[in-house]
Amino acid sequence: MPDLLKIAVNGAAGRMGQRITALTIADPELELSAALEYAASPQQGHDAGEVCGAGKCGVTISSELVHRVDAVIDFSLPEALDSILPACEERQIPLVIATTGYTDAQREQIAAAANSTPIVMAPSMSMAVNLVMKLVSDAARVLKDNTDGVDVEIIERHHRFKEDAPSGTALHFGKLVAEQMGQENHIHGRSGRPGQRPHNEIGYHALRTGDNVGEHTIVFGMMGETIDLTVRGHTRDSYAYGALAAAKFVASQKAGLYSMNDVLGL
Ligand SMILES: NC(=O)C1=CN([C@@H]2O[C@H](COP(=O)(O)OP(=O)(O)OC[C@H]3O[C@@H](n4cnc5c(N)ncnc54)[C@H](O)[C@@H]3O)[C@@H](O)[C@H]2O)C=CC1
Ligand SMILES: O=C(O)C1=N[C@H](C(=O)O)C[C@H](O)C1
Repeated sequence: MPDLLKIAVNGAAGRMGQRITALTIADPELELSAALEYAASPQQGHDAGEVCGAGKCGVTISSELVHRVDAVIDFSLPEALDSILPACEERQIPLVIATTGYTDAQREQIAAAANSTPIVMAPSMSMAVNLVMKLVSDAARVLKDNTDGVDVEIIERHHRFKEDAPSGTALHFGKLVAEQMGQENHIHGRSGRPGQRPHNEIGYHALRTGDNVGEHTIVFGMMGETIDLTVRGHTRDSYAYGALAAAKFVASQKAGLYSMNDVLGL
């Protein structure tokens, strides 16, 4: 029987961390080796399986990565980067980064760490979202020379607990569109009297309601017709299964920065 891949979950008591923990315990190819939370978390010392509702698993929540693992999966907060990235970089532990909301400086820090250890980083681990990213990129390429112009707006909906806005996924959709169409202005909502809409603009609109696990609509508005490309998550498992696939992928890669396109072969 092949060895089980040893997984550490960073942010283990969070909404995503709990699903990653539960699905790791349930996966016959994986072994939960560590469940990490910030040092002052009230969940410290609790059994990670009990915290996520999977039943006692014998791994207690702790704040330091002590044992060697085959991959770390991080769903935490941008502020938590320094508690996990240096350890993975120094010990060459493969890392899956799913957290969003990083600063440019933090992104550079991650890219530098990828010179020493393999890292998969993606604002969405969902297969459906990553496929729609391809479709959006294709649509933008085809529409870029439309004679009367194309107005691109990105609408996203997430749960009321989400702390960053717009979502990392919405920002990535905007980047993909701008790479094809060249928009330089990226604006967030509109109010007052901004005047007529310039073509050289992408508008982002972030809704925060209830327990929505994530929806994105990319609008290509033209004279006479509109294309809306929408992708909706139904449960957090759409992200969690993608993150487990990313962990299995990254565990056998050389140092470098990888995306979900590499994981999913898109
Ligand atoms: N790439 C993707 O597919 C997805 C990304 N996300 C992103 O993942 C992140 C987490 O989302 P949620 O689980 O909803 O948030 P959450 O707030 O429920 O969970 C975050 C967890 O990180 C913990 N944490 C804070 N500081 C820490 C530290 N220093 N070390 C270890 N753990 C620490 C918190 O205590 C909390 O339990 C967000 O940035 C979100 O945007 C969420 C869903 C999908
Ligand atoms: O916070 C969330 O929930 C999500 N965050 C990610 C993002 O910011 O894009 C991915 C997903 O949309 C859910």
